[in-house]
Amino acid sequence: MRFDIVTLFPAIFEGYMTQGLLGKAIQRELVQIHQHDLRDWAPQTTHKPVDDKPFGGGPGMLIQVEPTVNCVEAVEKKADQSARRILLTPQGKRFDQRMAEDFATSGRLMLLCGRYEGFDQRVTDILEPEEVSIGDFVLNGGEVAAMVIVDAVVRLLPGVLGDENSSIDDSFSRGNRLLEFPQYTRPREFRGHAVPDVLTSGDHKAIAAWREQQSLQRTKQRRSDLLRDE
Ligand SMILES: Nc1cc(-c2cccs2)n[nH]1
Repeated sequence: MRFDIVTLFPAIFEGYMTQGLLGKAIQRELVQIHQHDLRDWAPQTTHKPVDDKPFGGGPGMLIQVEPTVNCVEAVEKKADQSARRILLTPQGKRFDQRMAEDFATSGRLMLLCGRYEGFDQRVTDILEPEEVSIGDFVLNGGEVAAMVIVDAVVRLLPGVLGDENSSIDDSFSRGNRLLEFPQYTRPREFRGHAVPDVLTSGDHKAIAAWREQQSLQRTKQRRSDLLRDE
């Protein structure tokens, strides 16, 4: 799978792409991530502006349509298949595990990261991206939102999580609407807090029943909305 990230701050992604699961997935060539600096598409002037004041007045600046559309079209011309275009914005459809599973089936995703007050409307009108929000809060830029999407999608790609770390039991995974049960490892007791006996009983049926009950109880306590019919 390939991600193309269009951004004013490509350096933001450097450390992120070399660490942990994502770093290993890139090394194993299970995923490619390419950053594209919007400033490379700015008018050939000394200070390379890619933003400007909104017509009609109002606070802040907008990213101009010309560098953005030219950048996206140039990136797409490099590859034989057009990428699925995602624009990160607080005004978008809420990202969730189901959307992550859908994105994981796409060969290529292009993530458009805005800054300032966002993109000129013509970017959306011309590129017709899917507008996606990672939550009802406002970030300073789309880059963090893009990392959230990359993180949630890459772990679902075949071969990224070893069999022993399958995502199948994760909260929200593949239609799972219960929060995950509590998890324990060694030591068996720490500061008076012991591992529940059932987990060391060897009785797999009882363990499964305990985990189901814990998931249901935790979901009722924390996210009863997940138990309501859609
Ligand atoms: N969910 C979400 C997205 C964003 C931004 C995307 C681009 C600039 S701010 N904030 N919150």
